[in-house]
Amino acid sequence: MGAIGGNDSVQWDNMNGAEAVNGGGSGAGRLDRIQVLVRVRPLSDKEIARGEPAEWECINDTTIMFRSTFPDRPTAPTAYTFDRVFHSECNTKEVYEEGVKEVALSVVSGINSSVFAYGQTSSGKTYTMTGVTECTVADIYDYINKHEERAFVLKFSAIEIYNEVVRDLLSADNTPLRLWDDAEKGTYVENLTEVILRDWNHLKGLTSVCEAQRRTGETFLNEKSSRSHQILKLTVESSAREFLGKDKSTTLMASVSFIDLAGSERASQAMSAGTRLKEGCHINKSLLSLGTVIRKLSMGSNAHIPYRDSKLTRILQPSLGGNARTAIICTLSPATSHIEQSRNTLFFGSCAKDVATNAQVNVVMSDKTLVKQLQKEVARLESELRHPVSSSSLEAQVKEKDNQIRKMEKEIKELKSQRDLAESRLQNLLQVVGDREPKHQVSGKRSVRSPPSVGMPPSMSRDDSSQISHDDSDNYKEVRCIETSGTEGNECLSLSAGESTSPRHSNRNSSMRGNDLNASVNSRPLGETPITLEQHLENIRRPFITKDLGSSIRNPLSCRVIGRSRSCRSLTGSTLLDDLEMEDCTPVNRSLVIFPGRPEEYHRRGSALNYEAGSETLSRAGSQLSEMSTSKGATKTNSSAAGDAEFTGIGEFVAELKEMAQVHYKKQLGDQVRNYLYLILGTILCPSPCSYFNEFTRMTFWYYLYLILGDHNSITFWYFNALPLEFTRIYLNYLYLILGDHNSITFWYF
Ligand SMILES: Nc1ncnc2c1ncn2[C@@H]1O[C@H](COP(=O)(O)OP(=O)(O)OP(=O)(O)O)[C@@H](O)[C@H]1O
Repeated sequence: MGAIGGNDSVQWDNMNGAEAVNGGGSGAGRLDRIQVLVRVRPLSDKEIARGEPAEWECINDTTIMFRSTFPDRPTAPTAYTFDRVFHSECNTKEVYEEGVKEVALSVVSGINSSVFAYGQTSSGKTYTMTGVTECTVADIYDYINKHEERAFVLKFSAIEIYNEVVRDLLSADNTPLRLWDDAEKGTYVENLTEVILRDWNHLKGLTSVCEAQRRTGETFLNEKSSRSHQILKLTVESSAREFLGKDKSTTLMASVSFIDLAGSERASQAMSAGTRLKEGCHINKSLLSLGTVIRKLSMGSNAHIPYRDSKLTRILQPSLGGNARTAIICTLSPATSHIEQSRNTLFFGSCAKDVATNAQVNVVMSDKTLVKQLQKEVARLESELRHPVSSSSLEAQVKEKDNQIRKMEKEIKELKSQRDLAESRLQNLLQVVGDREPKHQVSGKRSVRSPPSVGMPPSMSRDDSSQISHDDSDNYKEVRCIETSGTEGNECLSLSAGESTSPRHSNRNSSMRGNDLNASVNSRPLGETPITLEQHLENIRRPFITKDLGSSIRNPLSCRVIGRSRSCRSLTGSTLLDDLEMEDCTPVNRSLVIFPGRPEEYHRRGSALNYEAGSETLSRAGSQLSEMSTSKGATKTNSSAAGDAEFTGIGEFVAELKEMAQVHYKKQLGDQVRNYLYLILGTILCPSPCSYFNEFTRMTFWYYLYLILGDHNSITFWYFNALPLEFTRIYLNYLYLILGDHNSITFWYF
């Protein structure tokens, strides 16, 4: 047997009523709890005669309550809840319909089911089970009649366990039957008579035989007390008619068991002796085993379940936590004299409520199908025997695995070396940054500059000067630019401010008057050899590498680069730097606010420009020319150490830049011409003496220089330092028109 599948399963699922019975047949096992019902019988004549009242009351459909004032166990619960409770007025049909039917009729869907009655002697077990069995069988036949598309076979068997002896109730032979354990079938009774039912009447006749065969005896409590446990088993097999005799044919096979247990009894109450007493001992012993099994199962532990303690529990094993749906009807007498026994019954029922079973649809294959499957399996095994896996192929497999391992090890090694290389490059780059900064500052002669005057906190100024005076430029750099990130903007600012007021620049301005072009490019210290364009470009790229390494690695160089690059922002229309420079922006000067500003078209021009990606690089590079002129010494020292592998050849890079520059200048050409016209117009309109034209001539020269170099910051800076103050504002207007970069102009000017 196995899980249901194939066409049969589909058909079976679609059968009317099957779903209603068990919620639809599915191949997978389903966890079910044992359904526990309580049925209270009416007071018997004897009990009424003794004047015993009914001590139990079903207060609703699920709860039974102890109503008595009888001095019972004070700690015992007064109310018990079950799946369903039936008061004494309920008839057996109601009990069946509302509590048993769903479980019992699972059998037609291929699911095993069990219904058994548990209770003290004379509580109404036999009475209830007889009615439930009849109702179930009636419904099964009704179901069969409604489903003519399937062929049904019903088989019936019956046993009793009397004094721990199993007897066949359908056989006149009283020979005890032996129990056998089978891995597939579980515990089964050897040589048990199994009768194929013809019809409902046939079954009725057989149950009558069983009733006659069953051991009963008269006790004080029950005139016809059952002295044995009776198990009636009805097996239902069904197959779809259309597949009968075909290979695909499968059969659903399940059985429903009706178990009428012997009643527990107190020898004193039953007044049993002799044979009855012996019977009572066996009954109680087997019921005790049943109670133990139920209690252990209800605890849900993985502990050993003592099914083998009694024949009853061995036979009932599938019904108790096995492949079956189970309903237990706990019967009890409401009489005062049975309070203790009734409590025991309710306790048993309470435990049984927690027991889970694992019912599943049982399907058997037809003989033909089974034979086919077995033949396939035999063929497979034979082929395995004929072609065993050779040792050579095993060796080959092992070798292949070894190769794979070696390959993976090699890959790991390569990856590790790549990682080490990357780490060392990172170290080099960091070192380059660290090495460049001090030299850069030294080359910029910061040590002789004026103290920062704009935007620099006093404390910063003190630190700055003290660091410089101790000539500890390395530490000076690290402290200011990595650890005190919050002062980066100030640092950039102070640097520019320092330049604008330094004596060095005054000197340089004077030299610029004589040789402007050289002065604009060569701001490096004396004695340094001129650097090539390639070197410039490589130096230009280094700060960007540093920046890419992480925003946390900030240094004065990158800070300065950004400060300078910003001045080109309006010119190039770059947006990338906007993000990078948020915190480093030159503060908006108050004078700028009142500044008349550029014509609207210039603003538009700036924002409308849309260069290729490379234009930003160009802008940065352009803005760095003067910067690089001051840091050449440092970059030259480290240029060969790092970055070689990071970039393509410098030549390629130069070519790229040149190409970008061409694009840039082409795009700027129209605007530049217009700017120049503005300049001439302004000059003509300005009532200026001859000296002014000299200045104009010089300014024009600077503008050309700007066109060539693309770095107006340094140009304007130097230029305005050389101008007489009275003309500065006028020239600023012109320059603003020309350059479109009021930030740097106004900054340096003011
Ligand atoms: N619900 C009921 N309504 C009316 N009479 C009942 C009911 N239940 C049981 N009886 C009667 O009570 C008596 C005892 O019932 P029954 O023999 O079924 O008890 P039992 O539990 O099987 O006892 P035992 O274990 O000794 O065999 C019977 O005469 C039966 O007709």
